[in-house]
Amino acid sequence: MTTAGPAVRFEGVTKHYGDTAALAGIDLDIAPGSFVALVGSSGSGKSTLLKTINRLIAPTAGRVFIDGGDVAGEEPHRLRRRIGYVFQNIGLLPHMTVAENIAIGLRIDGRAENGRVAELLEMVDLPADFARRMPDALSGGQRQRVGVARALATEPDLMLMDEPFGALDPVTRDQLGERVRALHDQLGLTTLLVTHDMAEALLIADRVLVMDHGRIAADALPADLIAGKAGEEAEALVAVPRRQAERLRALERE
Ligand SMILES: Nc1ncnc2c1ncn2[C@@H]1O[C@H](COP(=O)(O)OP(=O)(O)OP(=O)(O)O)[C@@H](O)[C@H]1O
Repeated sequence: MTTAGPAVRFEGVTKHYGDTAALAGIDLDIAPGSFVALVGSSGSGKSTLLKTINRLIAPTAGRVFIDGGDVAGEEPHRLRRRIGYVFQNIGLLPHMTVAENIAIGLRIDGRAENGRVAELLEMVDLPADFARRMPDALSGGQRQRVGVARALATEPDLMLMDEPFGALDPVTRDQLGERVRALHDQLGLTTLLVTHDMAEALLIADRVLVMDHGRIAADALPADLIAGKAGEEAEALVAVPRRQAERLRALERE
């Protein structure tokens, strides 16, 4: 299970809604096995870009490839089975137990559960007896953990995460972020994470893409971003966590 996840390639990917260019011609290569964070202001096109990969959105023009295969040539449901997808307020089915929610993809595939739910609960650091709980008896953080377990159930090698930690308190957010990064490494995934939190992006990802008006405005390693080497749009976002870190260090010295 240590092989790297797939490569993802965008070629001239454009998405128009009327006069709005949600994506204004994206050319981008994501390396196999990398963990890439997408940041940028609200409406810059992050979610739209993610959804062109699992075909929740069809580009107006351009193509998306996974390991060289054009996603447009794949049957959407089959495609989505090999791609994990986690989003904010994960939409667990309220009348099903945690176990049933996690196993839903396996059931659709006609695959036996075979202890997989217990294994997945352990992966996301939830106690085994949570399997019998109903979603409304979980905290927000626990629900997101179940969402991650559900996304991993069918053993995808590509994970798309759209603000998965958005509604969580900072401590839970940090713990879950670390867990997701550890699972990425352990399972050999390729992961794309949309986040509004630049500090999270810097700490969790191998590479950070800054989106602005449907374009990639910066594409940099976290160390280069924090060193101010990634241009103006990136600098505006990275200035906040940098200043906070400096103020915290100053407090420590007081
Ligand atoms: N179904 C739609 N119909 C019309 N416009 C849309 C639709 N979906 C997205 N847009 C527009 O496309 C642009 C990009 O939206 P997108 O959701 O990708 O941004 P985002 O960067 O993910 O934003 P946020 O951080 O707020 O989630 C925005 O201007 C948005 O209003």
